[in-house]
Amino acid sequence: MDFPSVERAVKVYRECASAPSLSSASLQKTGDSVFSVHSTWSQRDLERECNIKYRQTHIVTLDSNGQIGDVIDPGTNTELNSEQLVRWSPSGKLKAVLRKIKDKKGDEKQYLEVWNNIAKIHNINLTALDKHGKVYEDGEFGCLEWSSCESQLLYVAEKKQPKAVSYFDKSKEGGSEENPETDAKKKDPEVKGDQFVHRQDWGELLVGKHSPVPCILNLQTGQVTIPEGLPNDVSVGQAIWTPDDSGIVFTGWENEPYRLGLIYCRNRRSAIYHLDLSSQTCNTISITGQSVRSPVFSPDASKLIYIQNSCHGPHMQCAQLIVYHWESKETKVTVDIVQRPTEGRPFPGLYVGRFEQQCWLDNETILVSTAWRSSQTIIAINICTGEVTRLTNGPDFGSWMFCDIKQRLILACRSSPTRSAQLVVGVIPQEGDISCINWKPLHESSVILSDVIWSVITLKPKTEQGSDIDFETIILKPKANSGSQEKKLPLIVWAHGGPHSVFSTGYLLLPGLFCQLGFVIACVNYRGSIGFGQASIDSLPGFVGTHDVKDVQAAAEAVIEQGLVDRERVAVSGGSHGGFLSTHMIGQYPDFYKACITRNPVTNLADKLFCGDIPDLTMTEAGMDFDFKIAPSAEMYAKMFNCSPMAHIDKVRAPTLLMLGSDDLRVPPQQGIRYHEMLKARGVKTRLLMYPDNSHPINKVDAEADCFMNMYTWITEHL
Ligand SMILES: CSCC[C@H](NC=O)C(=O)N[C@@H](Cc1ccccc1)C(=O)O
Repeated sequence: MDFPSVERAVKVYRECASAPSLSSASLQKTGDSVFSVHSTWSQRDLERECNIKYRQTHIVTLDSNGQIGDVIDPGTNTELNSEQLVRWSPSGKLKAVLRKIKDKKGDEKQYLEVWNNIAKIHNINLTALDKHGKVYEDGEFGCLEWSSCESQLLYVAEKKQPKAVSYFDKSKEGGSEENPETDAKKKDPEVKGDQFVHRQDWGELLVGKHSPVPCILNLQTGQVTIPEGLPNDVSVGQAIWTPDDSGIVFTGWENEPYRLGLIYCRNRRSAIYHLDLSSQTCNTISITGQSVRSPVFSPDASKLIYIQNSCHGPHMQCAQLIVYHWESKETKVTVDIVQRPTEGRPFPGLYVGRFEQQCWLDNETILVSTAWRSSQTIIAINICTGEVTRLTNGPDFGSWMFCDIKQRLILACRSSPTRSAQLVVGVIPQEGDISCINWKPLHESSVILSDVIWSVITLKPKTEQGSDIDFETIILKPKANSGSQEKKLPLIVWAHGGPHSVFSTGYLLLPGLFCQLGFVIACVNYRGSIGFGQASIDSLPGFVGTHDVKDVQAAAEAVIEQGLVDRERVAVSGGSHGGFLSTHMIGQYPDFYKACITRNPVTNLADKLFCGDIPDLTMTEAGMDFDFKIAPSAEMYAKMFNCSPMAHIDKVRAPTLLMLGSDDLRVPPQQGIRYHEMLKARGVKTRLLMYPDNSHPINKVDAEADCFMNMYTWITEHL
């Protein structure tokens, strides 16, 4: 087949990859019926080979009926690459900024700034204060919270460790027992012999993050204090003030017996804590033996909500919404786990990482984004009754993300497989059906794939365990050919990673790109994906390599049966567990798939048990209960090997491209390297790309672009 040229592929990549992705968006009330929308975006810059960050501001007015009036785009884009965290104060009059700057010597310094509407009024060099290590800005632990009196800022940073010195450091000699007064002059304690103690961190994408502690900056004094009374062996994150500023509430993850990788793993043993700053007493609010996260107070400070799910089993699960009554300490599960949604009760349960801090419509209703089958959806939850109302379900935009709410003005971001992110505002009706929202865009999507059409099909597995659980596939087709019979198109079958994650009907860069270049794309949400009920998730562990493989194959055959695809030109793609699946497909269906492209694939679970930062996922997905002592038997190794792609290596014929991140701690590169070598030793065409300074996602701008071009040339060469 004559595929579009490499030059065309480069052009299409430049266009589609230029779509900015939303990092954050907030509403500030700036007048009686005037609101400003501040949004920060991340955009690939292929020339500078980096992701640039910039801020946009829009003005939204409400008319006399409280409906959206004008939307004004003053066209103010400001690049802001040094900002790490930004938080507006409760009054909206002040803005706190955590900034990372390199000094003249090239050393990184972190500053906490406070701006009013005229200028910077506080500027604290946190690094120079030397009270703690790096401030955390990540999505797991990070936080930056104003006290209600707007005189203090709360954040988390690496705990300061005693300086480790050598027993043979001459500059330390003489100041010991003979001259104790010399020691007394030392400001910080020093420890001899600890220079090379292994300090385990929280793994992939959290390297060097070992022991975060809460830190309080007093803006009047410019001093930072680390509160006393913290629980031992707990990593602190997501800290917030109690409504009267008398204490802090935070999520604490257990460090012992050892840490397991935290990112993408919402099953780490943790608790919600309340530390009273004056008495320095710390109490746990949540029940023990769970995985909890994202504490948020109600506007009237009467209730605290947080998310809870089991700390055993799958890494992503259907969660519970817990309400804790602050005065009575009564705890209630207000939204429970959903095993099997039904036509009558379609709500599939809660699949949420963190609440937005401003998620309250009123003291009884919160707004949340959650996976709802193959769509990301905004729902309203009545936390007294547990009633769930779906606020977004339009046919044009597949996926929505809740951003902020002020009074009844809601700010959201929506996209689809053919439209990049678009900020919208709407007013939630005071009476009647709150889902009747008249959404108004603040701007147009920057990328619209007008020659692509998308749809979602539902599939039912063949008769087997878990066969009462359906699954979905998102299909992208070139518009020019849709429905036409004369020209059969090549197909790429895509499997997501996790395995407990999901393809959402939001902007999908790579599928959209390949569809623009003439491919039909099938993004398979196989059984075990989140958003379909807990029973679907639980149906996969112990059946990886069979159920997920059969679902991917069923999806591929269903698309072929639609008549648009040339069944002799089918490729398979996927990363991580999606790579596990794509290498399984070419092993189990060696004549069906004519090419394979995979990123950081899991190829041998047995090998993986003792490498990588989450050995528990390996055991869980192989159908075994994880134990920190991990005492594998020969039978366990056999079971893990037999459900792995490596068990099918002798059957593989498909030319296979592997793309590996040299710094990947989640799926170590050896998994891909060994598979590549096994193919070479069997004369199967294969190519391995190793991207230095890239981790599990391989998302550095230059590496990502190079991956795409190599994927394109590999597939077009072999289909
Ligand atoms: C033993 S590693 C298993 C694969 C890995 N699972 C968790 O990290 C994986 O598939 N990673 C996904 C990322 C992801 C995982 C879960 C939820 C969302 C995303 C990948 O890299 O695609």
